[in-house]
Amino acid sequence: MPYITDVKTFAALGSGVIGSGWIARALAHGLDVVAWDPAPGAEAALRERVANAWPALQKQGLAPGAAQERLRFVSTVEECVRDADFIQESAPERLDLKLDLHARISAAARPEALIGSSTSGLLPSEFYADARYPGRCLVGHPFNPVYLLPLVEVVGGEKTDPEAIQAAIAVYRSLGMRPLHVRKEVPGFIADRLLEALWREALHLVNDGVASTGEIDDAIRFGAGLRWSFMGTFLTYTLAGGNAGMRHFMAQFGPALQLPWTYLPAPELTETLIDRVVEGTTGQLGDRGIAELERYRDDCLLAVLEAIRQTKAKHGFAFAE
Ligand SMILES: NC(=O)C1=CN([C@@H]2O[C@H](COP(=O)(O)OP(=O)(O)OC[C@H]3O[C@@H](n4cnc5c(N)ncnc54)[C@H](O)[C@@H]3O)[C@@H](O)[C@H]2O)C=CC1
Ligand SMILES: C[N+](C)(C)CC(=O)CC(=O)[O-]
Repeated sequence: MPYITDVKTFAALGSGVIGSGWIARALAHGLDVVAWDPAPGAEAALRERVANAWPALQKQGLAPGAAQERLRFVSTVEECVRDADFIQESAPERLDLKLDLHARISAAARPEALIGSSTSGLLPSEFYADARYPGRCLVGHPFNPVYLLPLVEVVGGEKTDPEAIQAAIAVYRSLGMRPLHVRKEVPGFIADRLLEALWREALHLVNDGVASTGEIDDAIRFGAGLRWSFMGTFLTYTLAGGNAGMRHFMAQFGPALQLPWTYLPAPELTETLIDRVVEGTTGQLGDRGIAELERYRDDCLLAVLEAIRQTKAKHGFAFAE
């Protein structure tokens, strides 16, 4: 099946945090975007979110013809996907909802249009079970903010055509992203397995009264967080082994994996723990609103991305390496 990779019209279903991020990215790349979301007031909220993202996208550089006005909001799933070249679903993370929605999307869409889901970790074999032409159905799991962060995990289900995976990788690349093909369909894929492990330990630290939410965030952003933006854990730890590299690192720190530094089961989300996390993060927000902090985050990300791009180039690396 020749899947469409020369995308001119991008359809987005669900326009919350992630859907609006996809829409902003697609608009910035000069595409026409058709969006649908069933919530009352969704169109106004979406246009506000896109406008808040636009200054960062302008700084990064817009494609010729890119404009917020090329977004059209429609009132049915069918109208949204009928003429689309590529479809991205970003509806709530519920298996039953995604199952129904994909039956409708795939019945109305052109058979050669690829369908991606933003799910953070549900299995495509399950929620595409009732899809028509399931060979073109896959996961494209992005990271928030979708319009700036390059990573997208691409995951196929049992019925996904390998050609569709390659076609989706080409489309995501054309949107300026760095696709990572997750070759085995597992819950949580790769990145969220890692993020959830960190998040679980952070919640234990709050629950046990070891640290506040702000202190835990400081422990990340002034340390490992800085090096993670250009070097992952495996290469970082290879350097931590000195000239003897990873073998020495394993010999020295491997035994620590048996020490009780980690709590594998997730803590119970009691009201007390939820309150402690919400109060902690409310204190961290201070007087600043979410939209203001999103602009601050976007400026920081742009600065980091540009610094990494320039430094990699100086050392002979391409940005995507
Ligand atoms: N928030 C995050 O950090 C990330 C979320 N994701 C994934 O993206 C998807 C969407 O998550 P968010 O944008 O965070 O949620 P959200 O709650 O911000 O947005 C979900 C949107 O879907 C709409 N919606 C409700 N019923 C719907 C339906 N039947 N069909 C289409 N849309 C419907 C809601 O009105 C809402 O606007 C989920 O699958 C989630 O796992 C992926 C990466 C990161
Ligand atoms: C919390 N989350 C599981 C929805 C996070 C993601 O899926 C990726 C991200 O942006 O952190």
